[in-house]
Amino acid sequence: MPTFYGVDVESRLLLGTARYPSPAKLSEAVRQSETEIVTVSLRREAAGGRNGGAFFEMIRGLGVRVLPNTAGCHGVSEAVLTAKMAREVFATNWIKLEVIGNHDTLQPDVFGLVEAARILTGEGFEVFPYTTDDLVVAERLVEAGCKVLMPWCAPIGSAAGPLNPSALRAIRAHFPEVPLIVDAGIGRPSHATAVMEFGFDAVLLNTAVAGAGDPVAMASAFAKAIEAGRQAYEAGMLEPRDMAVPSTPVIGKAVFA
Ligand SMILES: CC(=O)[C@@H](O)[C@H](O)COP(=O)(O)O
Repeated sequence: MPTFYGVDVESRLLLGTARYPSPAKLSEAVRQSETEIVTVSLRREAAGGRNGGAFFEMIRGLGVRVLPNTAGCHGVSEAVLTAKMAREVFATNWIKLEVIGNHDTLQPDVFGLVEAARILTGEGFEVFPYTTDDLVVAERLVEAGCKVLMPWCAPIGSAAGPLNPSALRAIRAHFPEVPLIVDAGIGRPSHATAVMEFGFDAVLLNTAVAGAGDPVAMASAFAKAIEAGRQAYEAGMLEPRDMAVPSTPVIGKAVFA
């Protein structure tokens, strides 16, 4: 059972709430996924004259824990301000911290991320930083007070799956005690299974479910895939070998005259 900032959860799937075809599909996808944590963008939902209030009310009604996020923030002060708004709207110290550094790749500005993480942890926030798979940046984030890390496996919305498995495995090996959530870039249930087999504690995804032909069925497929990956990790998998190993015993060979 993973623990994030002292909160135990059963489900290892965290779900985004953007881009669903309808609020009804979103609610049903959340239910089918059995997730206990959803992430909500303060900026996206309150921007452009949209009625953020009604959306936030609907999210509160889902009966799951909310992890507000700073998606769409491109600078430290904007991210910090958005985090403070989120704390008021959702009455939580949790914040998924995004400081975007590039419009095309939506990759994190890791320098700004570390700075914003330091400011926010200093103000009592419990920060879930959306970061790259860079080990040194991960170390800096832990030094800045982050007790959970969220490395990407590919750019947001790309559905590309784990692009750099060895970097993800290295982060896992380097931080055995830090809860690690793969965030962004998962496209298929098999991608989620793969990163869970690396030993990650959980997966956060949005586009692969919201953009699926049937988001509700896909939410359920992801829940099963994540559980299977974790079960396999805990069961102890074989390492791949170059040479064959007979899978049937050779004792008592048949003798052909
Ligand atoms: C919803 C959210 O927080 C996204 O910014 C997140 O990073 C998920 O990425 P995908 O949409 O690629 O799953």
